Amino acid sequence: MNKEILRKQFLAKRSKLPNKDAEEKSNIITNKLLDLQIYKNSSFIMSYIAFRKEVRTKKFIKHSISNGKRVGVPITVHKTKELIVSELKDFDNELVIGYYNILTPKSQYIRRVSPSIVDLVIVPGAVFDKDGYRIGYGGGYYDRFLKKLNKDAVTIGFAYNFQLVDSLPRSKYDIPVDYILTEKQLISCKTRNI
Ligand SMILES: Nc1nc2c(c(=O)[nH]1)N(C=O)[C@@H](CNc1ccc(C(=O)N[C@@H](CCC(=O)O)C(=O)O)cc1)CN2
Ligand SMILES: Nc1ncnc2c1ncn2[C@@H]1O[C@H](COP(=O)(O)OP(=O)(O)OP(=O)(O)O)[C@@H](O)[C@H]1O
Repeated sequence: MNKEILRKQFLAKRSKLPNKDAEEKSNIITNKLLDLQIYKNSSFIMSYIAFRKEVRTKKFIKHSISNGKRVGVPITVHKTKELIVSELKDFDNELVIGYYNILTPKSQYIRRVSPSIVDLVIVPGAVFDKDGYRIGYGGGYYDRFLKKLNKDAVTIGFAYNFQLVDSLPRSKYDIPVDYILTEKQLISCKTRNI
């Protein structure tokens, strides 16, 4: 099946998830993340800000900032399809609705940092396979971004368990995530690739 059909199919499936389930599953995923050694060891985390029915990230972002971690959020550069990392210090006061209806930093709160300081990235997606390959919204934003990371940065895809499949079509730009975290399991993708 091609990427476009899979993207549509999984976004449609996810859009049917009741808010209550999205919240419950997101809470489980958040708690699992906070328990991971990788999370505990991280000092600068880049996370998407959830919209629509994506796995929610607001709680863990706020928790992380309150507990002394640095957090960056993506700013989309529409023209080049690139992501800029902007450090967020106050979730409730520094964001405004931006492109695609996703919360983004207000201009006076844009604090650009280099992708090289990021040590953990939380990656969104419509569907993931067990080797960590993903299909997102189709902009190629994350594929362009992930290659700029420091080589020991860790990437974790956030998904509901129903967004997992055995294998997805791959193209030359695709960069798999290291782990996938769902409400049911933590998948280590690298060990599967050996
Ligand atoms: N929460 C969140 N933030 C994110 C992403 C994401 O997937 N989730 N992105 C991940 O890359 C980037 C934004 N990419 C996006 C690209 C397209 C659409 C979107 O709504 N597309 C329309 C179709 C638009 C068109 O074809 O012109 C749609 O799906 O209805 C949303 C986000 C950066 N920030
Ligand atoms: N590093 C790159 N350099 C140039 N083009 C790229 C790169 N990464 C992806 N692309 C192109 O961007 C387009 C969208 O890619 P793809 O379908 O993989 O997006 P996606 O992973 O679903 O989206 P996103 O990363 O925004 O969630 C494709 O045409 C792809 O060839």
